[in-house]
Amino acid sequence: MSLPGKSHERQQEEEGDDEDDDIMGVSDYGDGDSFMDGERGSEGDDEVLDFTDPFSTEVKPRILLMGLRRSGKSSIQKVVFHKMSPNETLFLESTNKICREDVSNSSFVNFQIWDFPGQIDFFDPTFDYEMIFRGTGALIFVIDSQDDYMEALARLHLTVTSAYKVNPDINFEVFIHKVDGLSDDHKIETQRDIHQRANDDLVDAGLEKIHLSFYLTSIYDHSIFEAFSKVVQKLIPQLPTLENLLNIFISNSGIEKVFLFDVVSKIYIATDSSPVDMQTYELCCDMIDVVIDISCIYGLEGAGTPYDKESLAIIKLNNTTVLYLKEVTKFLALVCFVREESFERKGLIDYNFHCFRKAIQEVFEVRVKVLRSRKHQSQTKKSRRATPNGTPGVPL
Ligand SMILES: Nc1nc2c(ncn2[C@@H]2O[C@H](COP(=O)(O)OP(=O)(O)OP(=O)(O)O)[C@@H](O)[C@H]2O)c(=O)[nH]1
Repeated sequence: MSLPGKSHERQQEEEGDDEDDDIMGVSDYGDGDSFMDGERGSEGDDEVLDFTDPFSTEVKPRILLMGLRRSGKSSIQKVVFHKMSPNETLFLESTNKICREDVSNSSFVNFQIWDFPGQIDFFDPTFDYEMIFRGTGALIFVIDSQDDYMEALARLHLTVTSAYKVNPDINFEVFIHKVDGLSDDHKIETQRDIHQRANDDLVDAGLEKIHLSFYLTSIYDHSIFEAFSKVVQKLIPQLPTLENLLNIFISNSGIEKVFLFDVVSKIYIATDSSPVDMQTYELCCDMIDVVIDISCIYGLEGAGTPYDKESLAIIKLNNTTVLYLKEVTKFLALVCFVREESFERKGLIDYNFHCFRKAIQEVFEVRVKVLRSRKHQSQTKKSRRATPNGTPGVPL
């Protein structure tokens, strides 16, 4: 396995010139040696997509996490975003007031956790729920499946209907949580029952157009990461384009399966269109853990970060499969499943990866440009507005 330190390959890449690159197919590739190890290069540092740019908050999905007391909200947040081990969540203290926490500094995923104890009143004038729901993309409501869920269902109904009135575009996601304590039959029965009751309540209120999505989750396996991945994916407007790019990338490189990961959370924000197998996903998560852990222990120099643009790793499994991880942006990594014989053409994969990386930056840049021009337009409009004495304002 290559450690995620400064690689010779990367230096070669930076020297390359690559203005008119297109993804190459196996048939285009010739004898397989001429472009070994990405000699065709990659873009310079200044072109690397910077998600810390103020405009880029617009490409990040914003999510609220709500639910009754002790349903598992803080645990979900700690396990998914702070690498806390599930057993440690047993010692988390309960939150007594509304508690808001932003998870946005080190990840592609930008969301707020709202810990709502059961007694909070949506009709309380001091509680500005309109402000909360207006800028929200998804609302995750966590229900403890090991507890009596009737009160949770009533709270879900109130939350969803209040949110929908303010912002009908919110995606409503229900996590039927702590299912590790249920048998397989019981899981399905609980999901069916919750689904039925929640939708009946909406029909009774004449709000059948509200769509609720349900997920069975637990912090003791990867189901919480998978569910979060699906929630986040729905909020990424560029998803069809990303999927398309990944499809082109794998079909031209002889790759079996590929995931685009948010490294900090291990949420996959896109994959190719072949079905996702849970074990494959788990292996990718484990690989990211290994890379970050090894990098933290042995790879850090000075004030460096465990994941940077030189990060890459190759792990050969004993079943003729190779796992290949490469950095895409500050927050995102690509993890590929490649057969050993296809990995012999690593140069092709690297070259196509470079094209993919460039395309992905262009996809996000388009949105940033649109947002910039909108902001510029609204500023110009404001400055052109008539002044109090009736004369038109002079644009600055
Ligand atoms: N078995 C099981 N227990 C879980 C799971 N997720 C959380 N828990 C446990 O549920 C308890 C409550 O979790 P918290 O994360 O504190 O719940 P919360 O919703 O943040 O609670 P408040 O802060 O009171 O609103 C803890 O003891 C967790 O260990 C899960 O997936 N399975």
